[in-house]
Amino acid sequence: MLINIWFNNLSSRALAIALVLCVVVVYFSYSFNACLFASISRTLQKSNLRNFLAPLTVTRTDNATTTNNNNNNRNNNASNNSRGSGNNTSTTSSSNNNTHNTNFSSNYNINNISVDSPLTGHDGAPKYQLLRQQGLRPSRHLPDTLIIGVKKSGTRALLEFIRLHPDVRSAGSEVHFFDRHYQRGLRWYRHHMPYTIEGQITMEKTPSYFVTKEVPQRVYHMNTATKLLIVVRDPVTRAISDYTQAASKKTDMKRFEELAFVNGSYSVVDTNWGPIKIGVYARYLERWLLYFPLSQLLFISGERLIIDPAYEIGRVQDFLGLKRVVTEKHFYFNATKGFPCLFKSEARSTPHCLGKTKGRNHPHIDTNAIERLREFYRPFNNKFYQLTGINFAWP
Ligand SMILES: Nc1ncnc2c1ncn2[C@@H]1O[C@H](COP(=O)(O)OS(=O)(=O)O)[C@@H](OP(=O)(O)O)[C@H]1O
Repeated sequence: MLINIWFNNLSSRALAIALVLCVVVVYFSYSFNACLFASISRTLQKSNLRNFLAPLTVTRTDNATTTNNNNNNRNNNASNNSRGSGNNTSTTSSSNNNTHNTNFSSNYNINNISVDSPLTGHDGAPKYQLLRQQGLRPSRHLPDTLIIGVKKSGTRALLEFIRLHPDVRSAGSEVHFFDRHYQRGLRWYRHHMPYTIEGQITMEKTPSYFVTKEVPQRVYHMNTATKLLIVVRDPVTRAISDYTQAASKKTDMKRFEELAFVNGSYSVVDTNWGPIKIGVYARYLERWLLYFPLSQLLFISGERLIIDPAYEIGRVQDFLGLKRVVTEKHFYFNATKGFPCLFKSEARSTPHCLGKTKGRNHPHIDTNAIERLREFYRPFNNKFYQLTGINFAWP
């Protein structure tokens, strides 16, 4: 009996102790978690990580909307300035950017949502912090304008020249989004774009876009109002330039004449050889014209870009609805290089020319081979003049 009472007392005391312990554990874990959350919240408030997270939940910023409107105005300006047919189509697509095309519309929203991480690294430079202090919000946007080609026609020169303009910012290297990295998505693409502020144009150049079959449709789906810049050059000189570049990377490269023709004679041109194939510009242009009106395309003469860069850059600025800021005073002719060079560029404030991979010496090519190639290209060139409405007068 005594033992029984003793056991009962013991178990109720153990129960009481266990209860007290539970209360203590719950209290401490609550206090600890509360401290932890308060500390995380303080850290987020202090750090830019908050800036990074917040826009992911926001659909659209006022700033972005303004930029969009601004771009539309620019599009309309350019449409009005440009020549050729299709102006109506262009105006329609510009003004309907946000409503008309479902596919495009959803993509365009991605463009304008500010999902950028804080301005760190290269573009987190003090100049951007200064802009932010002034109430401007630099952010990355999908390109409004693309230099789509043509390879070896002067695309790098065009980009270096036009980016002297304070309202043009470009991706430094070729991004190859529409031909190689399309599956990575527009978010990835936009991350490769530079920071811009309201009113600035975002530009990218990848010369292989012009000849890659899927690209016109993909660009169209990104933004039907995209402006397209195309540098073209006599296809024979272009083919030799293309060959010279390939030969510079390969020691045992066959001679140009052996590669450009089938069976060693000059009778049959090898149209499967890349450097020859790319020069049939009309064929590729037709694909682009299925998606874009001529008024959204600007053709730049590669030859004239060398002889008179200010003239061609003037046309580009007009086309983009920009004030003519880049003029002859920015260029000088470097006799050693044999090309126009810049007094200063976006990256450097001293006179300099394009790198040594631009403006290479071409090997001597048999004049009969050149004559045969000219004959081969003539009908395609004529077709190209007809499509563009411009006679480039290639020999
Ligand atoms: N200012 C200036 N300086 C140097 N080179 C100039 C310039 N303007 C046009 N060019 C011509 O540009 C040709 C190279 O074309 P791309 O830049 O389109 O080449 S690439 O496709 O990006 O590889 C390059 O071709 P090559 O002469 O065969 O090297 C040049 O003829």
